[in-house]
Amino acid sequence: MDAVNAGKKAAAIRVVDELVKTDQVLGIGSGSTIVFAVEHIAERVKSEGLKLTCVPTSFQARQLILEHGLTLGDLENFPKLDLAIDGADEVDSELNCIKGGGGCLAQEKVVASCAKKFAVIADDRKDSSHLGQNWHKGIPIEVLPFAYVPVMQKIKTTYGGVPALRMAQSKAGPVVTDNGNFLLDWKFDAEKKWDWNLINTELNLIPGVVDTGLFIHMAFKAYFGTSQGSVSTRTPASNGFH
Ligand SMILES: O=C[C@H](O)[C@H](O)[C@H](O)COP(=O)(O)O
Repeated sequence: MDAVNAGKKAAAIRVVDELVKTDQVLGIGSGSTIVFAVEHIAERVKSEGLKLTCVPTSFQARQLILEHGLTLGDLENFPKLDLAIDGADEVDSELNCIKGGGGCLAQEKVVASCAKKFAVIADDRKDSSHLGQNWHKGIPIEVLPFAYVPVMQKIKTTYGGVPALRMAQSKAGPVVTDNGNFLLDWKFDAEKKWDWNLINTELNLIPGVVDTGLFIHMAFKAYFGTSQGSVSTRTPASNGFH
């Protein structure tokens, strides 16, 4: 296993051991880090007989839950979750996150908002003092397909930077999300001090925006794994490592 995956795995194992308990309804995030968490959840279900219901945040998460023989739930039957676990592309000192690098964000945010606790897991490359320090691909923004040009223009006029339509790698044309929408990646000036709570609210008010990859004041704890397998955790209140 390479160094980055070792960090992801260490963070995933730690969060599952620390926070997952029997009889919980769990939100399962998307991306590469969550794969290690689902593997470990499945191991604990087998070895300890934990009774869990797992609510997915994407097509990928749904497949993961099914492949590992876990119990699949949805928000219609389980609108309140005990815990949601998800990866992130970047986490700042207050645990504000950029998400959506893998094309999933809107369902992730809804599921996280329904959980009593939202925990973030990542390798330690994602740990930043401010957003944009280590993540240079911009803020993902999900938009209705027919509105992508006016939304890009409004973002550029209001905030500057470069918004771009995300193009697919193994398909001609744009990335299409699990919700049938397009994604913009807004590269912003990372030197500037941004009020991300305000920016997130304003972006969400642009007609045609479905949601943004800014997860502001949502996470209660972040777990960062290193290539050596150690894990540091951080809460917004503590603002320091344990
Ligand atoms: O779109 C994808 C999700 O927001 C992921 O949780 C995020 O991109 C982090 O992914 P990974 O665990 O692969 O770094």
